[in-house]
Amino acid sequence: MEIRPTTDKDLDVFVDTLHAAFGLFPETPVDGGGLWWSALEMDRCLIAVAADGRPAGTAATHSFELTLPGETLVPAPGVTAVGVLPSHRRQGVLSAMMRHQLTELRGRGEMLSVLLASEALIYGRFGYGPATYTAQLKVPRHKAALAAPRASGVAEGAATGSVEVLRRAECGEMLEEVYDRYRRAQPGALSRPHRWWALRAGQPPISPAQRYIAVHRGADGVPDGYASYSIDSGTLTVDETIATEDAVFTALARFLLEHDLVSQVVFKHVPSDHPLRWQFADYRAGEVRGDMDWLWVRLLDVPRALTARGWFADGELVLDIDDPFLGQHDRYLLTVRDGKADCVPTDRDPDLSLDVRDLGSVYLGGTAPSTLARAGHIRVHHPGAATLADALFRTERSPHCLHWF
Ligand SMILES: CC(=O)SCCNC(=O)CCNC(=O)[C@H](O)C(C)(C)COP(=O)(O)OP(=O)(O)OC[C@H]1O[C@@H](n2cnc3c(N)ncnc32)[C@H](O)[C@@H]1OP(=O)(O)O
Repeated sequence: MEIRPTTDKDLDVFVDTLHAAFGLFPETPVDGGGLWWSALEMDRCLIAVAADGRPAGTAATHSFELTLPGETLVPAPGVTAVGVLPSHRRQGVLSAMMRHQLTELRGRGEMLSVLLASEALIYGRFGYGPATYTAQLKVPRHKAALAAPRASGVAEGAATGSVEVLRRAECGEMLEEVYDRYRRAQPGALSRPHRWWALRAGQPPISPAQRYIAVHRGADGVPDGYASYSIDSGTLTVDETIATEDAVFTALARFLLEHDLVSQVVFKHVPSDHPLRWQFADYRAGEVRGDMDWLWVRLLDVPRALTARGWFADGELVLDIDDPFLGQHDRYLLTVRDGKADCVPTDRDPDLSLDVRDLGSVYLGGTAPSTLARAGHIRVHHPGAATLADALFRTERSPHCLHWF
């Protein structure tokens, strides 16, 4: 099995092989919009070639930026378009592509990579762990009244803003600009490169699908949030609510929840601990459904990754980290002071022993180390180590990613 990089000339064979792996037929573009694969970067794609010279598998990465806790932005190759022909499965083709890809990414100096998994059983063995989660919030309109904030001095919603409804086609570059401001402050969020918007490659509201867009503007008239939605049979479905501040999210949610001729509103992508649930007068108004993993993280350079993110409590931890797929075993002393970490090799006795996939899961603060210790995946060497690890890895807000790729 040979794994080779692709060139621009390989787009058709790459797309055909990938679709055959999923048992699908490539669609044709509609309404001038690109299909999702038009955003592929052909110098970041791989084809696995079988002994008979025919393509057997595909894999690729997109060039994204990931927002870490502490609002640090780092390059994050987003692994995508992974597929192996049904005739060639379970013969190690994916394993060979993953080895090739991870070695190449590491050789290029990447500190981590990310992906969305089609099945949760596939990627743990390659060192990826689920790191952000997303859910749907279903709200029957008759229960949707919001309570006034109880803290004194907190204004109700974005008091001085306005909401206007546009059609997707009328939005120009506004969605791209607002999304970009939002993602820089949201841990776990990915950039959406300009080519995605320009090609209209992706899911709504990037894609050419028809949508209404509720645009929120601040008192100065500058857009600071939007919600992309459609209505069908009395259900208003929100693809995404992008807000640069909590009060803007509240104002958009209020607007959507007050829509006429709608019996329920489904917010498709929210963290399951989103404050909106606490804003309903009736705590049971928001029903969380489809709570699932979204972004999976794989650390490739542990010291660089740990020192890149921001930290919100001081302390010291010795982490003993096993990376069986890449054949590495390292022990590091992580020292956090005043929001910054130092991470150096050490011989000291470990506080925690863990697999690199579990480090990926706790890295963005979306999974508590104590949860993985209780599940039997992280070994805690003395009482108090899990509590300290929880305090160190915790972040002010849950990481969340809603970009699909
Ligand atoms: C980021 C993304 O693009 S997600 C999209 C992933 N692609 C798909 O879901 C498309 C449909 N599926 C496929 O194309 C293939 O089945 C793949 C890519 C998931 C797996 O490819 P394969 O070449 O069969 O994997 P490979 O032979 O290297 O398997 C490696 C190991 O993973 C296991 N494995 C692979 N796929 C799965 C799975 N879907 N569920 C459970 N175990 C799996 C294998 O059993 C094997 O285990 P072993 O080492 O203990 O024997």
